[in-house]
Amino acid sequence: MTRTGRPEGADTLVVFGITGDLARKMTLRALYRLEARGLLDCRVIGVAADDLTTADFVAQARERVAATGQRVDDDTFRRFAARVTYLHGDVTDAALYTRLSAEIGPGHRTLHYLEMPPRLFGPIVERLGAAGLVEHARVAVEKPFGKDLASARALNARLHAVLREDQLLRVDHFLGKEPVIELEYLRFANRALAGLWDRDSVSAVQITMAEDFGIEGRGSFYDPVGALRDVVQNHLLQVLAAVTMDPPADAGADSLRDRKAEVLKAVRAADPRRSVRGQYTGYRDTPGVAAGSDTETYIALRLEIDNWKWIDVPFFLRAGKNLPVRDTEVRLILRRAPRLAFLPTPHQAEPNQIVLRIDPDPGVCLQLVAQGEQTWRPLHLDASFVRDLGEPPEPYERLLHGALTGDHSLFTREDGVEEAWRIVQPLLDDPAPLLPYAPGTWGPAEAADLVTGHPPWHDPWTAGSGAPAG
Ligand SMILES: NC(=O)C1=CN([C@@H]2O[C@H](COP(=O)(O)OP(=O)(O)OC[C@H]3O[C@@H](n4cnc5c(N)ncnc54)[C@H](OP(=O)(O)O)[C@@H]3O)[C@@H](O)[C@H]2O)C=CC1
Ligand SMILES: O=C1O[C@H](COP(=O)(O)O)[C@@H](O)[C@H](O)[C@H]1O
Repeated sequence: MTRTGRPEGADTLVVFGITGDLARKMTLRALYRLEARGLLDCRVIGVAADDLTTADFVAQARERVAATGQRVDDDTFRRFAARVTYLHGDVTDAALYTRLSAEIGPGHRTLHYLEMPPRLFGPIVERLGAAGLVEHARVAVEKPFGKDLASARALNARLHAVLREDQLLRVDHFLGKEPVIELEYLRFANRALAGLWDRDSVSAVQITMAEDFGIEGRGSFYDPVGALRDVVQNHLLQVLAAVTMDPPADAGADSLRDRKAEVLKAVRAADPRRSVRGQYTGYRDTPGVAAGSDTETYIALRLEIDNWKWIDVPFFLRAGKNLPVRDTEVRLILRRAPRLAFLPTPHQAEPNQIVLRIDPDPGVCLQLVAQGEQTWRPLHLDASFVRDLGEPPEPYERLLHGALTGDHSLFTREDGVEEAWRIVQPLLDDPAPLLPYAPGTWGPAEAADLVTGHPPWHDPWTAGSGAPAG
């Protein structure tokens, strides 16, 4: 589950924001699952504003774990509950840290996990520092890390005034997803893929993150953010880095992050004229969304990488809410075979494609062509990771375990985050016009123009079928 060369594991986990939405949906379930697998080896101190006793909180936690659909075993939950203490208070109040310090006690290795409103990341870290709670500690901060390049730099500077980079873990849950981690192994351990993975064989790359639901219930979070900040600057650029980086020199987390930062540095800043922004009709009626909101719920963009391996290969990224399916995939479109006189039809076959599906049902598919009845027929060689490799840990299980054990390879580094903001900054400064699209469609029709001269957007490879949807 982890790479080598890690520092000592934490013996105390402090979760700031343990009564919040993320904890309700992900953190408590992940901690329970780690307990069930014998991988939780620390005390858990939950901090939040709600005035609850530890017993109240434990009862609430059990209900919340069960509400995620997780079967709760009595013995496992009892073991988990025995680790937990709940501390209520205001995180902007220094007195809370005095109580926290007494609760932790001297000589412990602590992981402080901040799943809090991001405006509180700086103040909490400063108060932890002032209370002497960062020595021998690591701090994990949830997304978003800034809202643009300037604010990300300012946040890095503020956190670094208290913490060294090796104490800081920036969460991007896509780095906890098995297929994203698997990319490194698939690409570099398989000659069959490694030999095709560059501009000589690849003509274009499409990265799609399609979601078949809107932002119901999250309007006030989403409206100041939009699709570009919500999933492109972080998740999709991390995926792009994993798809295009050179092989890390060794198993150390910094070697991996060096390679990712290196390739992100080579990505040209995005050109607003090569982007399409959309908003699904009905978005503005969502509670929490500003009247007349100009926030995009869909974005498509073209990126270019200025290095020997990828020059002239366009990378087309698109992400949207209320699209026809939920599917996140990377599609490498290979160069065409030449026309050959003996082939069945005079027109050319569809180029070969390598598809890595991230969600749902992660897997990899190689799309070839065959001939049948004197015409071209697509042929899919597909593998499901779950079917062939077994059920992996869930992303938050992996991330929490990685944070506790100090596995930095699962977290983003300062340079990678700032490069990602640099790449998208022109789209924030000078956004493309906002175009409407109907829910259940593939976004504004204008997104098709973005890929002119290259293979059109491909409908995703649908779960279980082995065949593309469209
Ligand atoms: N929700 C989600 O699906 C996801 C969230 N995230 C990130 O996780 C972080 C938390 O988000 P989310 O859980 O949705 O937020 P919520 O608003 O649901 O929860 C915030 C938590 O912070 C506590 N809190 C807020 N202010 C104070 C304060 N002054 N003193 C003490 N406690 C305080 C709240 O306590 P109380 O409830 O007791 O008031 C609550 O436990 C954010 O960075 C978000 O971007 C990331 C991915 C997904
Ligand atoms: O960070 C976020 O990710 C989710 C999608 O994550 P997934 O693991 O369910 O694919 C996205 O829906 C959300 O808007 C965004 O904030």
